[in-house]
Amino acid sequence: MFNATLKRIRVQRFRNLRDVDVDFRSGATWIVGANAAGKTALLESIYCLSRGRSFRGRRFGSLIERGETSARIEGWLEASLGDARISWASARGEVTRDPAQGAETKLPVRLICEWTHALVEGEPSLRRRFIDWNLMLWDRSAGGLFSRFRRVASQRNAWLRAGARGQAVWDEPYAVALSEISRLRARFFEAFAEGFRALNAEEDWFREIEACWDGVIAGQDELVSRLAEMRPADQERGFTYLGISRDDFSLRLDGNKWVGSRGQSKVLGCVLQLAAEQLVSGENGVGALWLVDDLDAELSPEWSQRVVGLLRRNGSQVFYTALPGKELLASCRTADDAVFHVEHGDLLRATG
Ligand SMILES: Nc1ncnc2c1ncn2[C@@H]1O[C@H](COP(=O)(O)OP(=O)(O)OP(=O)(O)O)[C@@H](O)[C@H]1O
Repeated sequence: MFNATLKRIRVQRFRNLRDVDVDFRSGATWIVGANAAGKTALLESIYCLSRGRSFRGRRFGSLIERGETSARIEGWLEASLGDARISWASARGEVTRDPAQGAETKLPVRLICEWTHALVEGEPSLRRRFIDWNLMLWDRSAGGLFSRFRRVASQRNAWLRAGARGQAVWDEPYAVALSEISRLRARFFEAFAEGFRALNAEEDWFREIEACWDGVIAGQDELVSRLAEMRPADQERGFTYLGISRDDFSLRLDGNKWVGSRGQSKVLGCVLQLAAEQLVSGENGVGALWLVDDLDAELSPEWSQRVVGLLRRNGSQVFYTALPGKELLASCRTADDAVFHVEHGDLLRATG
């Protein structure tokens, strides 16, 4: 398996990072700085480079440095098919990426942050997004299937809004795509849950907790007749109610939904990410780069150490943020790790 590596990044006019140009190496890198120094902004820039968008919502304001009109990020990678350069730029509300597609597969990134616990205790839509994102890396045909579903859905919805006259020609392709997506998700989840079980058993943290699929798999014929039944109501609302947003999964203990503390949910969220990574990278041969923001925010030093230990075992490139003088750095950093200090948006490699 090949671990994607970001060898160099140049970040310009992105949040408080005016002009950062640094070389990185594989393994662990610690980004250390006081509050508001720009640690998360650096992680965010790496995430943008891969995914094209930030992991922080709109309430965090513009990614472009205040007073400026454009931002740019360039990354030089060691990718599975050789060295590559990818870039992201934002100007006048437009985002451009080079290559236009494929950055996410050249440099897949995984994030552990203050919202990781929400993967366990948050809305179903978060878990669906997690499953679908991993599914698309696991099975390259999945992207095409989702596009086909969206195309057919918009055609069926347009037909509903136009009065649903004539033959219901979209019902069958809609049912076929919907059923294929549910099946593919369930198939992915089966392999994923197996990996999750193995990881939990090995670590002995939450040995008894199981990941269970709460999705609905309906056959095409059944879906076609349900679409016909629901057609008058669909016509009234102007869209098809039966969609791909019904699937979910839950963590169960002795058959009941597991409810834990915020810290336990965060650790389990990390284990879910690790299980997905093992499955996906085992299939496509590319290991992700990890961004770990503020790991110890809800975790005791022991639990932080265990998460860091699991990430080290993967051999991936990992960027951790840490406040100076906190236990996380003292207890988890090793002599081989690289350390950068961030101050007012400037990055400096620590010596020694
Ligand atoms: N568009 C922007 N232009 C300029 N500065 C910005 C912009 N957006 C955010 N900032 C500022 O960038 C600074 C760095 O924020 P960041 O979240 O990266 O800090 P941090 O080092 O992760 O801090 P903490 O340890 O408190 O989480 C903050 O002062 C923030 O107000």
